[in-house]
Amino acid sequence: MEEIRGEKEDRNSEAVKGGRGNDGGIFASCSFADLGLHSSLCEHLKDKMGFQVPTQIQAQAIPVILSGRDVLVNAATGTGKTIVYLAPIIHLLQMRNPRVQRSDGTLALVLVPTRELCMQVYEILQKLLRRFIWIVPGYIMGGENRAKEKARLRKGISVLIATPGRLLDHLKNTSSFIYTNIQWIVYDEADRILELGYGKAIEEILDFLGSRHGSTFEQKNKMIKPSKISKQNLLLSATLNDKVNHLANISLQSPVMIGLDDKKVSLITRCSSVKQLSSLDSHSDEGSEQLSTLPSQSLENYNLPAQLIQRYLKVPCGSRLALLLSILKSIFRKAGSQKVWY
Ligand SMILES: Nc1ncnc2c1ncn2[C@@H]1O[C@H](COP(=O)(O)OP(=O)(O)OP(=O)(O)O)[C@@H](O)[C@H]1O
Repeated sequence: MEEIRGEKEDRNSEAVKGGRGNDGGIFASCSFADLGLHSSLCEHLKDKMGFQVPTQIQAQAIPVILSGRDVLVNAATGTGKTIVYLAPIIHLLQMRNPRVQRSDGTLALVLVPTRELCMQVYEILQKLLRRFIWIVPGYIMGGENRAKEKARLRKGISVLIATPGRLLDHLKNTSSFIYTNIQWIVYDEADRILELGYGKAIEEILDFLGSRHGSTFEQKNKMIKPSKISKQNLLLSATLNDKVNHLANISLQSPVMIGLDDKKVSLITRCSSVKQLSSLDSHSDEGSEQLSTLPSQSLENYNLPAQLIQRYLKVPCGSRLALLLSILKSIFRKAGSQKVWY
């Protein structure tokens, strides 16, 4: 695990230091304080963690998250996504009056795909919380001792990092786990969470937490009383695909999209404007009949050209290339002078 973490840390530092970014630079020309973060947190980021200025993605996302909106962040790995969500959550938690107490249970939940990322996020969280010692960090993840995790959950963990399977286990079996006060749900590396086959677990977690939009779970499961606290949901993903889009649709409400170029906005628009037949669980493709909509500020002014005709076909993975070639061939045969642009 150490080795993997070390590798990742090197790769990340290189990306941040290397100054990669859409406009040629990864750092923003403002300070953390300009983003609205508490002065003590800004000092800590600068003096103790060595972060002089925010990265571009941090500068774009942090003010939006502080405003309380749901957010979908699309950014490559190593662009500083962990601070994107941890800094505003800590800012908002430390402002609470009366102060956060362990007896409040979990207030912020961060879902991650792997043990390695779980530990990596936990370490950053621990560092960030050094000045706010009344906010308790913690983690639960597959492969760890359940009894010890239960004891930690009983005492109260304010900001909890979790892998989906183990979280679901505790939601079902740990009665002393107070999750009804959760106010933030973060999906870090959502694409990897879904790639690793946690789609079904995530849907169950959303139902447990009463966070799935349009859920009928409450009626079906009268025993579970989800909290009425309104939640802020933050989804971060390096790649966008139908499954990530489906998760965004069932978990985010009127999200602000950050880090999406026009091409990706159009992908989201396209995915959202067709009847969404895929569910998060790859085995249940025939599942949801819910019409997907992903309203967003950035999409409001986006119109598809009137002459554009969109059709889609469900094709087994292995036949995709052959089918694409045969469609292209038939288009060229019908209209010899026409060109197809991608
Ligand atoms: N504002 C900043 N200034 C300097 N370094 C930063 C800043 N923000 C984050 N970093 C560093 O950049 C590296 C990448 O950050 P982080 O792990 O949050 O990125 P990420 O986008 O979440 O990457 P991944 O998706 O691989 O987890 C880390 O080593 C982190 O300490």
